Amino acid sequence: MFEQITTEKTILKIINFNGWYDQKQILKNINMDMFKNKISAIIGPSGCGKTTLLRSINRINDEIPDYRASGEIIYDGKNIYDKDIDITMLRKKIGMVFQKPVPFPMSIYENVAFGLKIHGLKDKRRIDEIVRLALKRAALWDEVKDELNKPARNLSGGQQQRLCIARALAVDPEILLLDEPTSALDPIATQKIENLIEHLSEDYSIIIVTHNLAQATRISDYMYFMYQGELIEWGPTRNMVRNPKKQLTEDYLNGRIS
Ligand SMILES: Nc1ncnc2c1ncn2[C@@H]1O[C@H](COP(=O)(O)OP(=O)(O)OP(=O)(O)O)[C@@H](O)[C@H]1O
Repeated sequence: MFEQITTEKTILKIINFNGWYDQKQILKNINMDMFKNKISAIIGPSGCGKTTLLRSINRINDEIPDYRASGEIIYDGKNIYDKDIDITMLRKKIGMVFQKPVPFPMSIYENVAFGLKIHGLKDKRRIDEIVRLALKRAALWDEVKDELNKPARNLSGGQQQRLCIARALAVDPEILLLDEPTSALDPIATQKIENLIEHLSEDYSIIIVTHNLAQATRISDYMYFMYQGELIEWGPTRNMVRNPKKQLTEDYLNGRIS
């Protein structure tokens, strides 16, 4: 249905993908490509399946007992739904940041080092270095460098969200999934995260779910518009905003459906 419209490097290919909670089909034959070092925004009205799709990309939705999926998501030459996929490795390469920042009840340092220890890294100096780099990349280092041993819960909401981004970055992902990462934040903290996301796309491929159309338009390179479980249209953000091909997309972009 959609042609390859770019020469960008494809990082993820979703093919005939369906998802159900119990008997109810939520994702309906989704086909889309996502691209390396680009910001891809999944948009659409509440309940259209954005979060379910995002959570299917690193198989975290497998943890919901009633959830079932069919179809393929090709990453690094393999279908991530193949039986022999190592889920821990998959989630290392495809990290996720959730809507509400949820730091673990431990220090700032321990939060960022957590995943490294799970993956078996023991060298303290190496861990220190990675923690520092991850906090720098998440634009948090300057604010926390003198209080790394303080509880992460003392940070502001925006700082906590950047800490969660640092935690995801520490294990060296290739793709970052962001589920409404600014919806719990004030405008200034939101602006900082948006700037950070744009900066991070130089090194990572970012897939963001947002109900904030202005945000998607501001920061994304590609937009994917979903409606009632179907992917209606996708393409470069500028083209889609200026010249949507489907009436439904136009109606959504103009605020006629919400
Ligand atoms: N754990 C679950 N069990 C059953 N149904 C669910 C579950 N999670 C979500 N749903 C349903 O699946 C549909 C899609 O939900 P999803 O959260 O993916 O949509 P969304 O587009 O991200 O919505 P929003 O913008 O409101 O977050 C909704 O009808 C929702 O009620």
